[in-house]
Amino acid sequence: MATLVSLINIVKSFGEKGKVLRVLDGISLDIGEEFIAILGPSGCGKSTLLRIIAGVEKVDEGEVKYHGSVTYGFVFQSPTLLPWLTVIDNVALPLIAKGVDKRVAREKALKYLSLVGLHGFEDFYPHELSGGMRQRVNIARALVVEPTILLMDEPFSQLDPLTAEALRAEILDLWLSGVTTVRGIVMVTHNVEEAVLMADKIVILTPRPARISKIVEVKLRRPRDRRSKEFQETVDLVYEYVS
Ligand SMILES: Nc1ncnc2c1ncn2[C@@H]1O[C@H](COP(=O)(O)OP(=O)(O)OP(=O)(O)O)[C@@H](O)[C@H]1O
Repeated sequence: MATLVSLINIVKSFGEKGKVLRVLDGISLDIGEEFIAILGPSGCGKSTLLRIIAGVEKVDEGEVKYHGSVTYGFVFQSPTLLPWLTVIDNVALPLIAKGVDKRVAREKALKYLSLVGLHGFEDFYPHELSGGMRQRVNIARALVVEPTILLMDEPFSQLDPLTAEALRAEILDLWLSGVTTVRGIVMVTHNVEEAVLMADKIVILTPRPARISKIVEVKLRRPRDRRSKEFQETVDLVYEYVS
């Protein structure tokens, strides 16, 4: 499996009220063509780690090494759509910001809106959509830049359980079917079951300053059955490491 990005001994601190807050304390991780879930206690530095992978946050020590050209799409916890733009214009925005011709940008936006099941909703405004539909728009907007790696920060935590479960399955289908450009996914989550359902590799972090305490490889065949004995055993194993 090709490695896309290597994190090498990453150290990161923030200054807070005159004190130095050490957040990441020597994180080394290879990100390949796989689904990685990052699991860790509140405030340990998970979102900071995602921003470092994306190159939008600088490291104090260590190195983020990109193997070839790697681009990112970002999906946040709650949709960050512009309320005065229609769905299609929200999705096209990252392309237009990069200078892509408006017509081409809107065509691409339409393609990705269809892929996330929102064909026909392109002229709606965000407030006319349900929470789940808004998160689909967010996903389309992350995909429209045709990223190599999709970074997701608790993307399902604000959704009702049924919508969340449907979107989890759809994200996996989109990725596994190869209809998008995404080769690897890194998802921050608090949810052990979600990590076992989706990931190939679960990276468990310690409380701040975060170090990697354990990496669990999940070898269960997809689609995974939450009710199976193997699934429950893996969930139990991960709970043992996080508690
Ligand atoms: N730009 C910043 N300036 C100062 N402190 C920051 C900054 N970004 C993050 N922090 C601090 O770094 C720590 C880690 O934050 P981060 O958001 O990465 O944690 P997290 O594990 O994602 O948290 P949660 O699980 O609650 O979402 C927190 O104490 C936070 O207050």
